[in-house]
Amino acid sequence: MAAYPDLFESSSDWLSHTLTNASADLPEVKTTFPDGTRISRKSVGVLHFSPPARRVNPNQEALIVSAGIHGNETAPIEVLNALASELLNGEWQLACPLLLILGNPPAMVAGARFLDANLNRLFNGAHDRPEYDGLPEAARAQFLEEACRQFAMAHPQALSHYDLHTAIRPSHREKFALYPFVADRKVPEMQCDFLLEAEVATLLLQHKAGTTFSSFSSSLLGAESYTVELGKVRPFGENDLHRFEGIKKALRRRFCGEESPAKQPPFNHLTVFEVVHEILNTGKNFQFHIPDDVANFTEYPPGTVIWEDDDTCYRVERSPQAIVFPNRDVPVGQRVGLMIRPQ
Ligand SMILES: O=C(O)CCC(=O)N[C@@H](CCC(=O)O)C(=O)O
Ligand SMILES: [Zn+2]
Repeated sequence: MAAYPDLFESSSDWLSHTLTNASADLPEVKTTFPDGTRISRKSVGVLHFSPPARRVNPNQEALIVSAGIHGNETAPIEVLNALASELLNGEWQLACPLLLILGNPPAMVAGARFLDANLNRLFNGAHDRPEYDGLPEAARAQFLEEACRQFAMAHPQALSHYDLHTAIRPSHREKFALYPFVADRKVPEMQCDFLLEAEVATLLLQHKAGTTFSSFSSSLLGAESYTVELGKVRPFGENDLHRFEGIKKALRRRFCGEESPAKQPPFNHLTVFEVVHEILNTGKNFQFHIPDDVANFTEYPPGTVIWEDDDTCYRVERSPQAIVFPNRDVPVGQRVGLMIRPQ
């Protein structure tokens, strides 16, 4: 039986409640911890925690942490569930307002990246496009945007959003983060330190705004947002959770409002890349010349043809570029990969 039966009914924890009720339209449920922290289950997979006003919030911040935007990226889901259980079991006290999100419960049940449409292409209003009309994932994107908007309005502290993922391909750099594009923005030192604390030693700077969850929260809510890639996609039960201790410890420290620890080698230096080109499936006899099994951060020398179609031939120019997220299996108009180079 869960510690908070009002929140999770007969399920043992947040994750099992989310999987059991994945497609249910449950009403909001609210309860209060003995220490005065208010908790609301806004919908299946969405928990809003508000510590009492008297609680000191030393980092003066509010946090949104999401996982399971892609249903088969299970390790970050297990990490968030474990942190939620610790908090609900009273193992530590929450210092800051916190919104925890498991993004796509029906896809989590199916063990799939998504069911009808890739949820992480439906934010920043993209859910309103006619081609997504009536799809549950479009409704979920709209709901999550609204939940984040309300959270940001209720808690005007500095807002950070970490959207946790794992990658389809192996990677020469196992853990890396993406910083959504917002004009004239520079990554704050404190965020670099947090990424290193989480054992994420590589950062990619996006070159234009997109329709991802982190792009929405940074562009429209003014959050410091990051998509964080923590390893490789594996089914529930097959993750080596030791490899995710870094992010778990770093998030727990932020939730508790503690100071950032001193940097420890090898996580004392962030390597930064910039995105120079987003490869899109143009549909016009589009051909992608990268093999299916290539690892993220594989480098290509100048002159390599990466893709071509009826109108364009994209060739690496001047200095080497590396590929991230190669995936030819996407609908026309969607991303097939990113080309990056060191900053
Ligand atoms: O490994 C892959 O090809 C995809 C892993 C993943 O889901 N990545 C995110 C990145 C989002 C971003 O660009 O910020 C995605 O593709 O949605
Ligand atoms: Zn993902």
